[in-house]
Amino acid sequence: MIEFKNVHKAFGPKKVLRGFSLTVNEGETMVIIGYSGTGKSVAIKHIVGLLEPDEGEVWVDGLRVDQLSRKDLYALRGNIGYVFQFAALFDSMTIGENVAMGLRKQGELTEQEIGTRVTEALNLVDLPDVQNRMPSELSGGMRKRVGIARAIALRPKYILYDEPTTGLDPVTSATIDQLMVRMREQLGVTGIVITHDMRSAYTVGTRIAMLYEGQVHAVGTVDEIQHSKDPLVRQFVEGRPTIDDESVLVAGLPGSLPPDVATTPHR
Ligand SMILES: Nc1ncnc2c1ncn2[C@@H]1O[C@H](COP(=O)(O)OP(=O)(O)OP(=O)(O)O)[C@@H](O)[C@H]1O
Repeated sequence: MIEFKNVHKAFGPKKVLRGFSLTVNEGETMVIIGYSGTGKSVAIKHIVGLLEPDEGEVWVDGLRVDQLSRKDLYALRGNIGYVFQFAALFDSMTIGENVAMGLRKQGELTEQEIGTRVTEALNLVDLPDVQNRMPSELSGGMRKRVGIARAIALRPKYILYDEPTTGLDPVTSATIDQLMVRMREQLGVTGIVITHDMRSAYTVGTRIAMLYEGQVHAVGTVDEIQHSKDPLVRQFVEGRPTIDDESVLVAGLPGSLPPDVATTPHR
């Protein structure tokens, strides 16, 4: 179980998290949605100790992350796969070497065992034949799948996905969604997914949390969020602009007319 308790985090004067509390139960996939720059990535970085809270607590499996020794933090990270926003593969290494990297760092397996894990992980993401290829030879969608293979090669209990489908075409996105569902259903992995893609959120999420102004504004099952009457949630999930719709009709492009014209209702 992952728990954020009243977490505050600021960078200089910029207060990003302002009392962020959220519980992610074992076996579920929690999707975190919210406007760009609201602190979704900042929140999940606390889980692996890449950031420390200014105030509040982050717990993983009964361990308070910011109070762990370096050794215990590394052990905890071994249980958590992190799929970064931009696949982040090393261009000078083959795909096989990229996937093996975390396992080699752990230093617990023989080269033969690592080879088996790499093959297994690449099979799970439906990329059985790319081990000896270089990242530059793969499409964006394939690279994302390699990023996921690298995470699952460690057989983690948790996987954190930061915008796994951003920049992909709808069909490739759907493949990544299926993969995330498969991770939960077949491997029992607990997941946190940050996404802007509501279709993906509805497909992979068991619950959805909306982050707004540094706090969880709403959290619920997919059905509850989809049918929420909360105006902020509705606006976000429907992708409506923040300025009123009528002024968009008048102005064409927001901000292209003087404010007095742009806000004049068009009747
Ligand atoms: N290490 C850092 N130092 C300073 N500011 C940071 C740092 N990390 C994040 N921020 C700031 O914190 C805010 C939240 O960033 P974050 O990446 O968490 O947003 P996000 O909700 O994930 O956005 P997006 O959906 O665009 O990825 C941003 O204003 C960002 O510039």
